[in-house]
Amino acid sequence: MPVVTRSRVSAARGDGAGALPWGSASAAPAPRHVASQSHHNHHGLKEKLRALTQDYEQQKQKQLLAASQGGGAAARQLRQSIRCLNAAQVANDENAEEEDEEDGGRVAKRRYDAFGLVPEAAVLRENVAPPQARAPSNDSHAVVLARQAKDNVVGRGANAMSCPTKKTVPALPVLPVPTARKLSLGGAVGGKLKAAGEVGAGTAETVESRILVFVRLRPMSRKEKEAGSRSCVKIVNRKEVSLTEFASENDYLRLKRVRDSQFCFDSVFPDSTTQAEVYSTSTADLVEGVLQGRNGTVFCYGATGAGKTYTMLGTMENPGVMVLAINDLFSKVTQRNYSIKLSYLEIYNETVRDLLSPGSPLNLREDKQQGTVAAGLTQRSVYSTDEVMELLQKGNKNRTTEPTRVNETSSRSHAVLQVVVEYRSLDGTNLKRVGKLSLIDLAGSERALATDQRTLRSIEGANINRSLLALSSCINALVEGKKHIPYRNSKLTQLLKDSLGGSCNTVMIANISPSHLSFGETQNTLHWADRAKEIKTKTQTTANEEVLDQPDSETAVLVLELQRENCVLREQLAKQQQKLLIAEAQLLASKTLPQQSPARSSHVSTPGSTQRKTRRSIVAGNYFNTTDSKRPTTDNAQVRELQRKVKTLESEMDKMKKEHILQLKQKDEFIRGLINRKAPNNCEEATVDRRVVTRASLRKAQRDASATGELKSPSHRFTSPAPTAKKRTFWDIGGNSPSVLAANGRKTRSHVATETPKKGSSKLLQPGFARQISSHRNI
Ligand SMILES: Nc1ncnc2c1ncn2[C@@H]1O[C@H](COP(=O)(O)OP(=O)(O)OP(=O)(O)O)[C@@H](O)[C@H]1O
Repeated sequence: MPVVTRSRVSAARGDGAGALPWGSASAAPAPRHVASQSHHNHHGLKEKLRALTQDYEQQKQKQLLAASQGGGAAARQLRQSIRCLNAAQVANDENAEEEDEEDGGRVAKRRYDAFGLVPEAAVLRENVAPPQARAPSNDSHAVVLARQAKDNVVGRGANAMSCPTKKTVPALPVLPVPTARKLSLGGAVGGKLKAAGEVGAGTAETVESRILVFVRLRPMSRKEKEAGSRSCVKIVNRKEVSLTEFASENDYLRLKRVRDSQFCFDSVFPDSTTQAEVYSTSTADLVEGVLQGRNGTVFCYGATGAGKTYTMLGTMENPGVMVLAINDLFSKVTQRNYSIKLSYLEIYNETVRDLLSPGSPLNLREDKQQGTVAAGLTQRSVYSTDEVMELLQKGNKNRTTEPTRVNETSSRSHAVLQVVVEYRSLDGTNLKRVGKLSLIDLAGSERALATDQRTLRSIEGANINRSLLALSSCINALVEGKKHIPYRNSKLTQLLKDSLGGSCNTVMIANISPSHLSFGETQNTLHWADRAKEIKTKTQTTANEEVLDQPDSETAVLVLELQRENCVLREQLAKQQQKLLIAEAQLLASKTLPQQSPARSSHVSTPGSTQRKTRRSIVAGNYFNTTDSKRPTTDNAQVRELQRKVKTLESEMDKMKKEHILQLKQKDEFIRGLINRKAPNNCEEATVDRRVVTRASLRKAQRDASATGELKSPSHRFTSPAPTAKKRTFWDIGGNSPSVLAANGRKTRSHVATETPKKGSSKLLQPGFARQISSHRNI
């Protein structure tokens, strides 16, 4: 009973036998070793021993078959002899390898496995592949299948997995590719998945499926090109990645041992792939599912500088998955009975922090309905893409990033953006459906030497690696079907618990660099991505739905309508705010320009005296007044005009704010009145009441805050308070970023210093931005 192992698979492929259907062993009798011997023209003691071994193997199989039917004693004896034989073979293999190295290219190197019945004997060894490997027998039993599953057996549905296969002979036959899971989008999905060859052992609500794994190759960076990098990654068929290890020029022993490894994934994106393509292939289905009340997670995994943040966030010109997903979500939510809430957190040095309202670290706790949640995390209701962009920008300013030697703008924390979409039916059925989309940008896995040895960096690096190690332990435990999964080993795995082992449609995007200088990191990333493919998750076939006890759709609709109205009012306020800012900027410009004009300098006898005068004026606190007195009357009139404009706008805004508050108050009272008309134990009313109380208390808090001078009113959300510390803008990913200490003592990315918002970043506040993105996406 031969055990088909990786080495046999690769050997078989090398001989052009790759067309053998993996997993279904051939019934043809195994060719005798003589054929193999003539193929590999070896002579001497080593070959004789090998020939004897293979003869013995065949005898052993026959006897074993009889022994497994007849009794245990003979089998035990046989196993003992096999072990002895294997030990002898290992010694022989070592000699053979040495000999091979001596022979250099004369002997085609092949891998073969020490085959045996006991699992520990099924280890990979370097040598000639035994003929049986090319024609696996039909006697494959459970042990054989388990081994096969770990080898490069693809194309067999969800169970099919691939491990890197060491290839020594070029021109591998094209591997069959795994059937990508179609994400569940409706009630009939269970059937769909089964039809697609997925394992369908789930309950009525979930179907066992697996994580979808995509790989994205980034273009070679300028730095890598300058360092003389060669590309070690090749993409075949958009499904396979071939990784080539180049021997180092100084490594004379391994000079001729350049090897390829092959991996197979659901899809592999070459470096020319656009953000929109990545989004539509990997995440668009998840968004659809979320709208139908299912949970979805997308996470980017890879070495530092491999392109995770680029994939997740992107740039202003090329928005990433997070932005495109949200844009898509809003374009699909056309009905008024949807509400969308958003939260954004980071895990930095094993502490969970709220990126929308930075403060003290948050604790994670288990919630029966929602899974793992961060207690006290801010959840913002959002009504448009622009609003989300604003929050994302705000969150990213608070995210911890640092330049390392590998990446100028390295994310030093894992960032999790969660979007909760709630649907309420309006047809009287009182159905509530909730879908959650988690978009995760993991910090980069890294070697200590690859980044920095400075204390803070190394602590960060250790924590990043620790959490990623915990993630890999969980992946291992899940793949091996262990009962205990060590989620609690890190905050990251605690948060990912539902995505990895719960009812969730999960997508992993593994980012890799093409450079041969990052070979180790790329190999590591591909290894874990390959492993993650084997994780079985429970795909939801039914939505997170609940029918509320007593229908109260009238009130629910009213609340939603009011929320929408508030949104419109907020947008109007934002526009006014922008007008005000522009007017202020014009005012400033008109006051400073005349000073620089040559005509003005002619008034002044020497440049030094001008400086002195100006300085005196600033100290006196009447800079504008002093210069005004010396300006021509036309300038004064212009300034007065602008000042008047600003005042008018300000008073207009105040009026609008007051009206807005008054309207809200009236609406609240109206809703309260509606609620009071109902019975107090009405479940639905309780929900609404809770909402109203929350909003009212929020406004109260805002009023209190504005009384104490804090910016809390809705209108203030659109003001751009001058940053007090240097922080990084959301979009400014590519530049150099000297870091500064933020208020909480952490370093944050700092591309824009204390300057006012740039034109680029303020675009996010413009209502047309959503359209821009969608048009971009359409391209
Ligand atoms: N697909 C791509 N196309 C063009 N440029 C890319 C691509 N992927 C990454 N880059 C560039 O490579 C650099 C590093 O990318 P990024 O910051 O996304 O890496 P990262 O994996 O998030 O690193 P870290 O883990 O250190 O945060 C950036 O300058 C980014 O613009």
